Amino acid sequence: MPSLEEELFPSTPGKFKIERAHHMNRQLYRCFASTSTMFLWALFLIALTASYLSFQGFVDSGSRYLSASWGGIQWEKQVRTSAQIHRQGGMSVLVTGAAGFVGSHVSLALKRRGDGVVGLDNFNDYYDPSLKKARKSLLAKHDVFIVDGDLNDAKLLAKLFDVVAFTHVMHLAAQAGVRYAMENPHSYVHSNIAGLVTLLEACKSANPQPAVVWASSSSVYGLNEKVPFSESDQTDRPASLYAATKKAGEEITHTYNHIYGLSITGLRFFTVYGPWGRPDMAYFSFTRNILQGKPITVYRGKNHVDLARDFTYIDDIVKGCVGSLDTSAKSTGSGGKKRGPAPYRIFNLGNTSPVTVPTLVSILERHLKVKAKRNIVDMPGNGDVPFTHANISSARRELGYKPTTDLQTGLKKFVKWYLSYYGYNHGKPVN
Ligand SMILES: O=C(O)[C@H]1O[C@H](OP(=O)(O)OP(=O)(O)OC[C@H]2O[C@@H](n3ccc(=O)[nH]c3=O)[C@H](O)[C@@H]2O)[C@H](O)[C@@H](O)[C@H]1O
Repeated sequence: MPSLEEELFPSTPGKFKIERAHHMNRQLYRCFASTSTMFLWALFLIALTASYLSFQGFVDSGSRYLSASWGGIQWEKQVRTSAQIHRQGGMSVLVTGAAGFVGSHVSLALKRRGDGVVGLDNFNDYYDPSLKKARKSLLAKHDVFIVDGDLNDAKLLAKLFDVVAFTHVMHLAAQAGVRYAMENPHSYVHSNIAGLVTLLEACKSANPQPAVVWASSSSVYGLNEKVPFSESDQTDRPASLYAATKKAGEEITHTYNHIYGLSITGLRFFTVYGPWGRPDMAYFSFTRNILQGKPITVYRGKNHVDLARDFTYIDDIVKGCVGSLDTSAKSTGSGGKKRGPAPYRIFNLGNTSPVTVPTLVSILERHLKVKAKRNIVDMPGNGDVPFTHANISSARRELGYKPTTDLQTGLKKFVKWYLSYYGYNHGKPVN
């Protein structure tokens, strides 16, 4: 009996000819039999592939479900304990992006003074997640629990509001970075637009509704030239997709304030820096490169003008965030319905003293006691703006915000932390 392969591809054409002459009927029958066998095999393979694919789908969704690290009695207990208030008149705050730079600092500050804090973070790999894990461990030591989950997970958010009647939400989770938006535009839409809407939906449906304080950005001032930047200035000329999504966030939060009575405070942060900062930011990556003896790229503006930023130290930003939470009026809605007007506020949180990027590098050189290898290039058209400068009179008046750390002092603290965290050999093999 020939094998299936032999029937489909006869190896000796001559033999096939002879057999055809003598056994035409039998061959025809075989041919027919082989076609139907082929057909059956094809059907079998299709069925096998289909069942494999659906099994994979099942495995994927199953593993997603199984790997979801939230839910269960123990988890709820951790959330409740973390949210417990330990001071009179305290608040219970859901801090999104709690394993991030600003989020971890704000969470600690709130917990230290006796507020209840529950963190939420998806620990994505935009930058080294081990730094986020280290911040998580630091927070855990101070009894702040961070839920591992995504803003876009509406079920998780509903569950969190079910377990805890949060009085406030400090929304700091976002896709940050101005220039990365050209590489991965969709991550900005995912976090800064879709994630924001999912969060606001949960907030508007919560009973009681929390007051929401969230991170906008100085980048919304875009191509504006009038300085210092004031909250009442136009913000309709963003220079990057990042800025555009933050601007969109301001409009989106406004609609939730208008329709559902959510109390909203948007904070326009100006280039925040400090210990436990973001490795993607210039002061951080410059430090790493300078220590490793690698060159740094310093962008220069039109007509060889130095770029400048209103660099703002993290402790000052934390005070602005906490001040915003403390002065937030309550949301007015319930059951998804507005009962009266609620406040909608926007504040600049800057330092009001811009410093050029070359000066930033000189300060780092002094603190690190290492000379930088500067590679000066014209600013590429990748979303950057030439300067930022905040007018902070509104924040001063309404929040009691008063930045006290200049760049020289703040970078000294950053370098001290950096060296204690990474050592001098960060990224270099230790001989
Ligand atoms: O205030 C904000 O809303 C934003 O602040 C921050 O953006 P930026 O002000 O752009 O900070 P950062 O990247 O540190 O660049 C600083 C300076 O160094 C220059 N720069 C940068 C990189 C480089 O290789 N060379 C260089 O000269 C660069 O041209 C710039 O002049 C946050 O990242 C962002 O998430 C957002 O919060």
